[in-house]
Amino acid sequence: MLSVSNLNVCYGQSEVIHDLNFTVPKNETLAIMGRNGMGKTTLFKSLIGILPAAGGKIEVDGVDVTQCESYQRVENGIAYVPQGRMIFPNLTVKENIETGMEVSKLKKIPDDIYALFPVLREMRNRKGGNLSGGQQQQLAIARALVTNPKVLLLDEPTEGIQPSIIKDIAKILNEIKQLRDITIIVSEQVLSFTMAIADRIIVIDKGEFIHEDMRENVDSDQIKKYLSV
Ligand SMILES: Nc1ncnc2c1ncn2[C@@H]1O[C@H](COP(=O)(O)OP(=O)(O)OP(=O)(O)O)[C@@H](O)[C@H]1O
Repeated sequence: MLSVSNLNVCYGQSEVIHDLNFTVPKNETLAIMGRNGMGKTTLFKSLIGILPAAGGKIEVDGVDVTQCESYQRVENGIAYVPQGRMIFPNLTVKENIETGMEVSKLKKIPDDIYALFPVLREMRNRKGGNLSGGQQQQLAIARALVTNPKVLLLDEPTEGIQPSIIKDIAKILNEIKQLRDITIIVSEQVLSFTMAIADRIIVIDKGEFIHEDMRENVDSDQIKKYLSV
């Protein structure tokens, strides 16, 4: 479970995230949706500790991680799949996954990871840089999962990925939710994708939450309006 209270995040004097409050329980997938520049990446970077909080509190299962470095947040159960995936292009697929295993002390890539991502088993000796965008996204998710997270953050996982592969990513995220006791939070602009995975959708606008709905109550036209310029 992730709990965020009164979170503020700034770049210098400029406050970009304003007093956000939200809680995401175990076994829930939350989508935070918003147009470019509305603060999604800034929020995610502050959750994983790349950017400091200017105020407020971030808790994982009741543990306050607000002052922790990123690696300590990973140890406390937060995993992060950054926008643009940021895999290591010169390491093999296997080596990329292994970079996530130090925290969980796993000796060997677990079979359930390759069961979720069969293409990564096939390509385990290829350089990460030679994979397609969709395969790199799968690799970034696998690398995050081997840390055994309680909370999985994915920043715009569909960006730059073709529609047929977006469906595969949705399927994988739904499988992960079924297989593990986990909280999943995605930032997104693609509504069809969030409708396929999310239990709840929140809209962020200029660093504030302006709308929230459980998936079954979502009015797609209204959300699309928020997402259009
Ligand atoms: N390094 C920075 N220094 C100053 N301002 C920044 C910096 N990075 C982002 N911003 C500003 O913070 C605001 C939120 O940006 P952010 O990247 O978090 O938005 P986003 O919703 O993730 O958008 P995108 O979908 O384009 O990634 C924007 O006004 C942006 O210009």
